[in-house]
Amino acid sequence: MKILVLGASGQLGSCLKKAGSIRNFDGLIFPEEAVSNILNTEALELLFDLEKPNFVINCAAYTAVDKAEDDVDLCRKVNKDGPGIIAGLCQENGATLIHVSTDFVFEGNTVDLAKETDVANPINIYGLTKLEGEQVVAQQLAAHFIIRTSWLYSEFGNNFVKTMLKLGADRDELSVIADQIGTPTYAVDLANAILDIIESGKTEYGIYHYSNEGVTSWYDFAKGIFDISKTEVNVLPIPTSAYPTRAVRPKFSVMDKTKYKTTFSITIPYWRDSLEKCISQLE
Ligand SMILES: NC(=O)C1=CN([C@@H]2O[C@H](COP(=O)(O)OP(=O)(O)OC[C@H]3O[C@@H](n4cnc5c(N)ncnc54)[C@H](OP(=O)(O)O)[C@@H]3O)[C@@H](O)[C@H]2O)C=CC1
Ligand SMILES: Cc1cn([C@H]2C[C@H](O)[C@@H](COP(=O)(O)OP(=O)(O)O[C@H]3O[C@@H](C)C(=O)[C@@H](O)[C@H]3O)O2)c(=O)[nH]c1=O
Repeated sequence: MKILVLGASGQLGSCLKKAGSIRNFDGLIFPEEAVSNILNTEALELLFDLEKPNFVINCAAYTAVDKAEDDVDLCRKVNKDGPGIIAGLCQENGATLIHVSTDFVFEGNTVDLAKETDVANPINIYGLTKLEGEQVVAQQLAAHFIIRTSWLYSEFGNNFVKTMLKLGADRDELSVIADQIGTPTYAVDLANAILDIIESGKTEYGIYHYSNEGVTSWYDFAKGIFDISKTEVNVLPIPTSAYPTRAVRPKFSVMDKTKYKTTFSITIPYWRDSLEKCISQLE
């Protein structure tokens, strides 16, 4: 079994390396960036010819949500055109694609848990281009798993947990949005969930939602981070209107994970338990 990981140097790619090595998972391939630009068709063709993967995990993405609003062309290339190229090569080479997407495909204006079958209606460029990427993958390749996840963090790369710990080390007080609700996901848990899909051998292709268990706000998440790391910071809950950002974010983007849990018979860790694990890795 050969599993080619694209976007290997990012947060999720790093977590796949970690999870794969802890589990002694056979066949994972993490190519150098120079030979795995997902916008370079010839380079990817060479990589597919060389490695002949059975599975491809696409972790490559344009993830700077605010910057995307002013960098639409590049964001769309990476989040839509790149996945299209990868899906086409998987189709030609008989590989299954595991493509990662986001809760930000949802508008988030209701408090119902979002199901895989719900209509997506993104409200920012990042979410829109990620949805376009999902659609291109589904159109070109039957053998695909699209995993929508949310609020990823880990000991690797840039994320909300590391930002809070950095800010908390310098400041006595921080204001954090309390009226955007979602679920954090430890990227190591997601990496394991992806490996579990591969290991299961199941072929019920399509979209799956995966985050940690539970529901929280960015404010409560920040409180949890400081509580667990025993950092003394006064966290003030603020409304979205008090923290203007270039991109609009969904108010409520909690996803229903029933399909993942029943298809793969796997239990998912509660967000705070996983946060403790991550913070223990950072200390
Ligand atoms: N981070 C989050 O909170 C969430 C992420 N997701 C999704 O999860 C997936 C993984 O995200 P995460 O690991 O956090 O993101 P990162 O931004 O940490 O990693 C993305 C990686 O993609 C690479 N990349 C960008 N453009 C290209 C390209 N043309 N060719 C090859 N690689 C490229 C980046 O390289 P470089 O840094 O050099 O540009 C980076 O290493 C993405 O699909 C994202 O949309 C979903 C929900 C939440
Ligand atoms: C730093 C900071 C952020 N915030 C708010 C802004 C925002 O609403 C929220 C999170 O901010 P961030 O910029 O870290 O996170 P953001 O980039 O919005 O996170 C999103 O990234 C993409 C890639 C996804 O796919 C989403 O699931 C989600 O994880 O916290 C505060 O309220 N106070 C602060 O001091």
